[in-house]
Amino acid sequence: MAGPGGAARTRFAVVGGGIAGVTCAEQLAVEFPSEDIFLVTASPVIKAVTNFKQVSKTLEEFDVEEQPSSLLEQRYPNIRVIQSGVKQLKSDEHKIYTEDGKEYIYEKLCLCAGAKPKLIVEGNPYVLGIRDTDSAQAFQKNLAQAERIVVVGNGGIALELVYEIQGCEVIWAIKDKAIGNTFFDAGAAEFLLPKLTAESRETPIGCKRTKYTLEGSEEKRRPTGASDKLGSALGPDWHEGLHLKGTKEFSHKVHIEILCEVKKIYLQQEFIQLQRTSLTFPKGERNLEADEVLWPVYVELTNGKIYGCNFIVSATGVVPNVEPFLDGNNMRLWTQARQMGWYAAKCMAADALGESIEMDFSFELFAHITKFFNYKVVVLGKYNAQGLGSDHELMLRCTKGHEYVKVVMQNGRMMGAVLIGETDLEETFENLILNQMDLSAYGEDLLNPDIDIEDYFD
Ligand SMILES: Cc1cc2nc3c(=O)[nH]c(=O)nc-3n(C[C@H](O)[C@H](O)[C@H](O)COP(=O)(O)OP(=O)(O)OC[C@H]3O[C@@H](n4cnc5c(N)ncnc54)[C@H](O)[C@@H]3O)c2cc1C
Ligand SMILES: NC(=O)C1=CN([C@@H]2O[C@H](COP(=O)(O)OP(=O)(O)OC[C@H]3O[C@@H](n4cnc5c(N)ncnc54)[C@H](OP(=O)(O)O)[C@@H]3O)[C@@H](O)[C@H]2O)C=CC1
Repeated sequence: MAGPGGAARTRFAVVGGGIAGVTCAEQLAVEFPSEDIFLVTASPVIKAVTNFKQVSKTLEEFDVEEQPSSLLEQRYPNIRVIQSGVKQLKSDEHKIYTEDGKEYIYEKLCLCAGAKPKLIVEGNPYVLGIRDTDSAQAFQKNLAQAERIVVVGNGGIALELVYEIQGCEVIWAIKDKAIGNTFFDAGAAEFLLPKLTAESRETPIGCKRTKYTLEGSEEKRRPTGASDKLGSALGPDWHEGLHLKGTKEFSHKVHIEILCEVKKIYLQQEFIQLQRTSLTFPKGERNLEADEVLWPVYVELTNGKIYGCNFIVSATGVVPNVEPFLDGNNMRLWTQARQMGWYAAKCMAADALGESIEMDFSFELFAHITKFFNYKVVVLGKYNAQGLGSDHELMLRCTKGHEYVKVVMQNGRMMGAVLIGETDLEETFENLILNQMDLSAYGEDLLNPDIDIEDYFD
């Protein structure tokens, strides 16, 4: 429907064609079949959740497919996808302005614009981030020519990359003492490390999600370099369709530099110049190869070491895509994106109908299921004792190469857990965290492998 000045008018508008935005639009379309829902997105394809499976009360698994927006409109005839970036929001006038010069008036708006990589330096062509299909393709292309890369960051992307990359030396610079600080403690890191340092990798455990389909989007990708379009975030199994291989014959070679950050990045000419002109440069310990081979770029770490490499991957987190419209929070994970999109739609619907809404169950407990180094990984609740201070205990069970189980206890109650491997404990532990049962009487037996814990608490 047209509004004043030719602006199209809708009761519900959603910005963003990622998991959050699409889930929100779908839910609104179901709740209000006679309303037109506007989904405004900068990306030419949308992300659709398929094969949704509730693993336990809070853990969910699903496939994600990139699809042309026409498929979404076919499934939900009252969704209208507008492919254009939002350049301005005037919330007091309930208006959004898009890059193609159009404007839309809404009654209720949900912003699900996702995030972009928070790079260690902006505008350096040798520093790459990975977020969407274009940036992953650009990374693959550069890797195909590379002998050595430096990966900075210690979270999800870095963990996946250092494990997957073949035929290219990887210098992994982390500011922590142990790997994977965003998901694991030092114990879990220790458990995982042998998998990383092994020369070869075993066959991946069954891929639980379909690979990305990029119907219709192939021709839109630029041959080199990442596009500046705001694409949707990749997600689980994103690298399965990519050939992550460098120029070398060896399988895997990862060197970890701990407790350091990037101090400075030098382009080749800068590096040569500094070596010639400065008596004091570079200080500290250096790796020998920096002297013998010329690299396109050099990374000086805060521990004094300098590594030459073909390029740097900055896997250092994300910042919300809120420019140009506002500040706000960022969705960090795929499941959270789906839950938040769904819940936002529920809130918009309840408000529009003058009804009240209760907090959704999924927000009671943080729950994430994923895969690192070919192990199933489940994290629940305060899995790293977040916010518990020193007043907590850890209980551990570990069988090298098989499983790692850690639970966080406080006052006899289970607060969180990390489960690596096929432990089969997620549902029981999720219940114990949710119901806050006093487990003091069970003591160490809680993790005794000879006791079938499920029978205890069913
Ligand atoms: C490499 C990688 C691996 C990952 N692996 C996992 C994993 O294993 N498990 C997991 O749970 N999560 C994973 N994640 C995180 C997960 O993919 C994201 O948290 C989730 O997809 C975010 O969804 P979203 O809808 O909030 O945002 P996005 O998918 O980023 O979508 C944002 C949408 O907004 C649009 N947009 C942006 N700005 C504008 C604008 N101005 N106007 C209009 N539209 C705009 C974009 O085009 C896009 O369609 C991974 C992320 C990456 C990058
Ligand atoms: N399997 C999964 O579940 C996966 C999930 N993802 C998600 O995708 C998103 C992007 O992934 P990613 O980029 O890895 O982000 P993450 O937030 O997972 O990790 C960022 C890492 O970079 C570190 N860091 C931040 N700034 C610097 C800096 N200046 N120098 C050195 N290190 C720094 C952080 O340390 P600190 O925490 O101390 O700030 C952290 O270790 C995240 O939301 C992530 O959860 C991605 C891949 C796989």
